Amino acid sequence: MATPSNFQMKVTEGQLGYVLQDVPHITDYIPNLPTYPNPLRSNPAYSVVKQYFVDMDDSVPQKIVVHKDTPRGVHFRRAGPRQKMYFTPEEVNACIVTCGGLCPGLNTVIREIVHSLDYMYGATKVLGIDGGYRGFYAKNTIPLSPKIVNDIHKRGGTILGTSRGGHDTVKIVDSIQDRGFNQVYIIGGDGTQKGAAVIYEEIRRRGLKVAVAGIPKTIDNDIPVIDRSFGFDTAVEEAQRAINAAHVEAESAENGIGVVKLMGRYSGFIAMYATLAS
Ligand SMILES: Nc1ncnc2c1ncn2[C@@H]1O[C@H](COP(=O)(O)OP(=O)(O)OP(=O)(O)O)[C@@H](O)[C@H]1O
Ligand SMILES: O=P(O)(O)OC[C@H]1O[C@](O)(CO)[C@@H](O)[C@@H]1O
Repeated sequence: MATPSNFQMKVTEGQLGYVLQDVPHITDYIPNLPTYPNPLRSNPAYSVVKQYFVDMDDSVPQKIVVHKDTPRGVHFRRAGPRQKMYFTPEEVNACIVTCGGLCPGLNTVIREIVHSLDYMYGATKVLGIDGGYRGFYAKNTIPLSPKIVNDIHKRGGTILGTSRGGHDTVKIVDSIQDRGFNQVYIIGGDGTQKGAAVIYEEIRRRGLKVAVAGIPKTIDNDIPVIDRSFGFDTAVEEAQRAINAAHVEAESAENGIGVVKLMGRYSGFIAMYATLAS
């Protein structure tokens, strides 16, 4: 479970101190890959929306406030739908895995991936990996279709199951190769994303046409460059209920004090938002 020795950050430098800390991409090792127009371009529901597609060169600054004379600083590649695609809908054979601790919204993310692939892109082959990374080689897969996932956002947890440990890169990529998966959606925290990075490196080493997409999961909302991480709002709502209950107890006793311990070991967003709101 280590970062691969040949792992190198993909950094591009531009004018005026512009630095792009980029994500690895399939075209880094398969150049001249054929592209296809995104089917959403001819879908009236999307094509009428101005600037629906994200430009290839769009990036998001790490720090919004800069001074006139300071370098433009670190940027990250902007996520979102592109005009060009690297897979035809018929070719897509996708899988989804959830790893690490639970977070509200995991089932919603699974549902959105399945619905988007099918309803928006016409890609119907999607399987779930049972029980986190080790499920790739130790368990069966779970069929996923729009009908199967239709109501899962109303349930807690993850319908795919999750786990810690069990990351064996070679076995995982063997399973991806054997099953013919070419899109791998990996939902999880920082450990999971480190795991996704080594999976990508092994896929790259084997020269496979497989896209790896990491979807960050953190209930703590501690990713500064995104507006809000999924599950955070639910955590704040639940935390308010605990604070309100503790408040009632504390008020009713002489010199009563209520103590509520909330999640967020290194970041106090849940504590701050819940306290302000209660
Ligand atoms: N450096 C690493 N290389 C490869 N795999 C890793 C690495 N770190 C963690 N993993 C794998 O990622 C999975 C999830 O990791 P972990 O238990 O650390 O949770 P997490 O993704 O950080 O989520 P949470 O924030 O809920 O703890 C585990 O299966 C673990 O084996
Ligand atoms: O169960 P443990 O080890 O205390 O971990 C809880 C920690 O995990 C998180 O829930 C998620 O990162 C933190 O907010 C929290 O402090």
